[in-house]
Amino acid sequence: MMTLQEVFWVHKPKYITRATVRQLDHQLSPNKMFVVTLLAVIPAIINAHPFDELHQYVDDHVEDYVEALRQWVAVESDSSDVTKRPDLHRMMDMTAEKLKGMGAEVEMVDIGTQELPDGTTLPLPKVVTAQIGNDSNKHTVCIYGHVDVQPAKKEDGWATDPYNLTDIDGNLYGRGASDNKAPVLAWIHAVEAYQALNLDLPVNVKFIIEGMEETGSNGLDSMIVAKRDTFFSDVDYIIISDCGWLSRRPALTYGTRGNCYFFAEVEGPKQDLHSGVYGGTVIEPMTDLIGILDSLISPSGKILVPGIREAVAPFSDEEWKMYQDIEFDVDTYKSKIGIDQLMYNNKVDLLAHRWRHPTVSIHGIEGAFSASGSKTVIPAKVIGKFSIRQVPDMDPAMVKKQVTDYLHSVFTKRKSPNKLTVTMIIGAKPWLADTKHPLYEAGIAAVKRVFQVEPDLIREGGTIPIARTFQDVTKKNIIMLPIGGFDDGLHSQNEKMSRYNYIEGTKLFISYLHEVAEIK
Ligand SMILES: NCC(=O)N[C@@H](Cc1c[nH]cn1)C(=O)O
Ligand SMILES: [Zn+2]
Ligand SMILES: [Zn+2]
Repeated sequence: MMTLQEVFWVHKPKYITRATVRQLDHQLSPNKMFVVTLLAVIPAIINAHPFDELHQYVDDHVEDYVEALRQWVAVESDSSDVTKRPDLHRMMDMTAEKLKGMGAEVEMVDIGTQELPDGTTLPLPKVVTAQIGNDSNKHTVCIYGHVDVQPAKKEDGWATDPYNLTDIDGNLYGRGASDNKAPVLAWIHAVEAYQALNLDLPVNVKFIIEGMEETGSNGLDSMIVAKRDTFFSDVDYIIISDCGWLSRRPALTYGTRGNCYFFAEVEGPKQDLHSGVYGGTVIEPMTDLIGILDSLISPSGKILVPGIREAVAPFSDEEWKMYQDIEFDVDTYKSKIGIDQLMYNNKVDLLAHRWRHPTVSIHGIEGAFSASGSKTVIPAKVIGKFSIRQVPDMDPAMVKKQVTDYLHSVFTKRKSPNKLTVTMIIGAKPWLADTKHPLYEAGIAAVKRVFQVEPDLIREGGTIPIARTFQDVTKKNIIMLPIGGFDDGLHSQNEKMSRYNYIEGTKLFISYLHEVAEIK
């Protein structure tokens, strides 16, 4: 008859924790009914949930995790505002310290400088890389995330101070809470839980955390190319948790759109003019700009730039069927964003236009009068900012040419004396994964264990600029494993992360590390 310790090793130790066996062994060995009891407990041990201890550890540390998020959200790490660059550097330092605190081998990688529109340069935030574990018998995963945020001001319409994490009804409100500070922390806490319980990490874990994602991941592409044969040489899989679920059902994400972001500058008189004194005599830059912006897209959403729609990969029957099976309620979607009428009324069309068709969005006009009140100015120079989300098989280089040529041709027809300059400042490609890859099977298993449901397989309308670079340069397989809620309000007022998603998401990551270790 085997001892219980021997049973432990024979029956796949990965399914049961060492501590559980030690405890049972201690309790049972003096018992004369040892054999009978042993036979009775074997099925229970083998079927025991392997992560109870880890999950309990997470549940016991919820307030610590919320406090960690509070400290990170308090840093205004807005990568688009150069005046906030010291905060962004501080955020990267805090990230590095947190990883060092758990014994990781941390490096802060200098990725150079950023050139500003006025020709001056500014240091980019360093990229934090870290490594925990170096066992050649284990798989190595690399977790990517970002700790920069979109701009936010209370006066934009936030109900609370965006940089003071505020807990209301189980939701943690703050800029960057969901995008992407809580998910990065959740990964760190998942690894910490294994360490705290003295459990062997199932895989080696690397981190790559950047501070410029929200402005297009400046400088990161070249760092990845430079580190392809060093940092990435032993990486097997890349995991990204910078997206959200589509509904209350957990999801795995297998595609993102890319983004081409344009500045269209129209320059006229040498200074702003009084519209009463000069109006009617000068051809106004703003009128020109509005005219060319209006030529980009029809009221029903048809992109008017020649060649763009023709490049889009056809929507297959298989995709149509997949979309049909996804949990998504059109009315909930409408009510969440506060509108009665959408461009499309049915689920499949809506999802398709959200994920796998390009779209034009007009974001703002620099130099335009935008304050409250009624200034009667003719702005001398205005810069229209718009972007076109990219899908397979669009190519940013081609889109740049198509848009630039088209806007110039529209502008020429206006016979304006003003000067138009079109610049593409971001050209991020879309990313698409193979959902048949074992990384996705592992994701399904981990979701089932933590949430007791099958995840939806979804795409993301937003962009993670570096995803495609990871794929093209490192040739590694990537999975996106979101924990953000469908209603987190990314980039918007009142962004939040629910306690539920943050905490259960941490458990999901714990399970996922285990599932990845099982990939043959
Ligand atoms: N959470 C991902 C995200 O919000 N990404 C940004 C990145 C971007 C794209 N173009 C400029 N920034 C997004 O807007 O999708
Ligand atoms: Zn993000
Ligand atoms: Zn974002």
